[in-house]
Amino acid sequence: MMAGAGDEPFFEGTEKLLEVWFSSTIGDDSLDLRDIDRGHWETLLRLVKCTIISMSRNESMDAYVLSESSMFVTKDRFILKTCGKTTLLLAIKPLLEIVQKYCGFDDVKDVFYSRKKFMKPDQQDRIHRNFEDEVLHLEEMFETGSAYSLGRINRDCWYLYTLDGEGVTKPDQTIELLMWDLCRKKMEIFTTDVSKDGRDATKKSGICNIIPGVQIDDYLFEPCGYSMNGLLPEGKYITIHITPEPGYSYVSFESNVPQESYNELINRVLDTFRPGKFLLTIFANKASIARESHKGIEDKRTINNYNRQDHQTCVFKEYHLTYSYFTRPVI
Ligand SMILES: C[S@+](CC[C@H](N)C(=O)[O-])C[C@H]1O[C@@H](n2cnc3c(N)ncnc32)[C@H](O)[C@@H]1O
Repeated sequence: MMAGAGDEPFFEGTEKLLEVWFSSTIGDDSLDLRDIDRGHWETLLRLVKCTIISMSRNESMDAYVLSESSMFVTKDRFILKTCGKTTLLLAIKPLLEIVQKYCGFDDVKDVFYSRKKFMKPDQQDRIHRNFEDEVLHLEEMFETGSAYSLGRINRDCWYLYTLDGEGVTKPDQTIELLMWDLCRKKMEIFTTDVSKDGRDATKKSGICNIIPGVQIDDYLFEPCGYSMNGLLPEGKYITIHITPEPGYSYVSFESNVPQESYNELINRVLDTFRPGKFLLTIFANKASIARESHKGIEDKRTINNYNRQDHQTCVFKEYHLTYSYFTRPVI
């Protein structure tokens, strides 16, 4: 599992992230993605080449820790985040079929497919090796989407595909911090040499203090690696995935908690993991209390001891998107 295609051990922590919002053209409010049997999700995940390790739920969401990252199912929103050599895009067609057949939603309100540039794209399955091919695949399924690249295409950059229509109008926001070149000492916590299980690693690392009060489902891989889902009321979540191996260490933090400013949360995440580099994205739509949060980032040439290398903003119909890339000076 941990070996790459060559002799060098390698694991691609960088995730592919898919978020799909469903709706009913006849306005049927009784429909709920959580009514779909687990067996159908398992069939879908087999195509993606990952499996369910653990499941947790609250009144508004079912959350799954996967062998390669996470899946979240709420009433009308489906999120699948997978790393390694998984083939996430192969899930989209069956997802649309399963949802229509076993749940009844007959329309897709919005789609977000995003990922950072892979560390080793050549080790990916053919359909994921480059973004242009991923977009061709998405265009086979959706009639009106647009694809974007933010950041430096000759260095680290981030790709997004989203639909052109009106999209989600109820409050919605997502913050992601994608971090690499992480502090070795911190990363040792996410090995079975140092921590006895997921819970122990969550406590030792301070992950439990990033957003207090979350219902945590955590998992420590053998001999190393860590994944957690944290649930909050009203469909809010956090999810953290860690590849601690030196040489290709990678951590992702994602959450949809609404905040007017994300500055404190960003500082807490950076303190917890101490990356050498990180990429920040914040989506917030017009109805979200986070809609002005980009202003708190815009003026920041530095965060903690990190220097900003790139900053871009995009204004879509409903959403405002901030992209920022920071590095720590090498001492
Ligand atoms: C699934 S976890 C978290 C992945 C996540 N996308 C990240 O941010 O890196 C991946 C880490 O667990 C380790 N690992 C150990 N056993 C694994 C397994 N059976 N499947 C996937 N990863 C495993 C990998 O080497 C890697 O360090």
